[in-house]
Amino acid sequence: MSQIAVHDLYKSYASVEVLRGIELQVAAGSVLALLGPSGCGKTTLLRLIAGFEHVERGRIAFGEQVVASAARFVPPERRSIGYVPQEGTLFPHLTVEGNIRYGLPRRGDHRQRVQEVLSLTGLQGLGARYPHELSGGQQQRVALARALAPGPSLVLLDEPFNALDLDLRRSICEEVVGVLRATGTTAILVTHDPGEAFAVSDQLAVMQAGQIMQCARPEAVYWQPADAAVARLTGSAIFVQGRCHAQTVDCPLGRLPLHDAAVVPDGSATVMLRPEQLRWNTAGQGVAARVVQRSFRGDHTMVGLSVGGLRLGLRMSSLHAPVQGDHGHVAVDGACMAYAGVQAAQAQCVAEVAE
Ligand SMILES: Nc1ncnc2c1ncn2[C@@H]1O[C@H](COP(=O)(O)OP(=O)(O)OP(=O)(O)O)[C@@H](O)[C@H]1O
Repeated sequence: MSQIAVHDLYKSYASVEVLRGIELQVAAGSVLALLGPSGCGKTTLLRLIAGFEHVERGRIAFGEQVVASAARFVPPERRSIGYVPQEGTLFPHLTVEGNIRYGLPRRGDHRQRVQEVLSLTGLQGLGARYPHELSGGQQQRVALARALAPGPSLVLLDEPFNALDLDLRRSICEEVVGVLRATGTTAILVTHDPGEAFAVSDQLAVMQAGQIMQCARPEAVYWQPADAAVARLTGSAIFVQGRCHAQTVDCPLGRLPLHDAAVVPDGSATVMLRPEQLRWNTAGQGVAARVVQRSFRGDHTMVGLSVGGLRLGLRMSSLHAPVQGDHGHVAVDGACMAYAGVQAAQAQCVAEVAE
């Protein structure tokens, strides 16, 4: 049974619809990542689940219990939720222990519980420090420890690692999710970093303009995005025009097989490939190509190819990248996605590879 079930959820601010018919299921003990561009409604959805905002239409249930609907509202303190907000929310005048104790009931001796969550979050020995005496990553771990201290059944993390640089952010995020998994806590992580979302989630929900565009396993979202917008939001993508026939597509890169998930009628279609599916070779595999541009970037080289009337940019190992003027072939590995017709957003971009 899903621990969290969100059904047909709507929310407006000053008559502007911010959430529009959200459907979401989160299994008990699993981690769901909520990925989407700024302003698409991610925080609003978390705040409704936490009970910081009222639902306008639809409902949110925890197990069998409806906690929010137009007619019902269970206050946040009775939802057993830990909330880890964006950075900068520790009390600066309280020590680490003081911050953690803040999330626990006033009465009782919580020393043992505080030590438990300190050790769970790798903060042993730092309990007497003040927030300004900690690194950014340690501060975020304190925020997690504070959220975990009361033993919540659900933890909501709202882009808690934003202030950290990319490498640290990803490693702290993996550590934090490791702690959540070790305690069997269900979690929803808001992020706008696809890499972070892929690395830590069981299910990935992609949001845009107040709607969930797709919710599935990370690999499924990456390789079989529901539409071109989801493909772009989840990584680099190449779009070319083609014609579909019997689960194959003819396009400037050859006749390619389609994923089973590509439910598209025969006829004109927009084809989506991930750049790593393209393989430059001099063994004659695939379609003929010529190197028209080369840009050395240190750990990789961007190679501009002219292939079948298209210009494609490929990221290649600097050790093996061909040089300008070289002739070779481009083969496509694996199946691709296709979407019916020429999608407006793709009309003027015949092919592109974002870095
Ligand atoms: N209290 C509010 N009053 C009015 N408008 C709001 C309020 N809270 C959010 N909004 C608007 O709702 C939309 C969604 O905001 P939200 O914070 O949920 O987006 P988000 O996806 O979390 O963005 P970000 O990634 O930038 O944090 C935005 O257009 C925002 O301006």
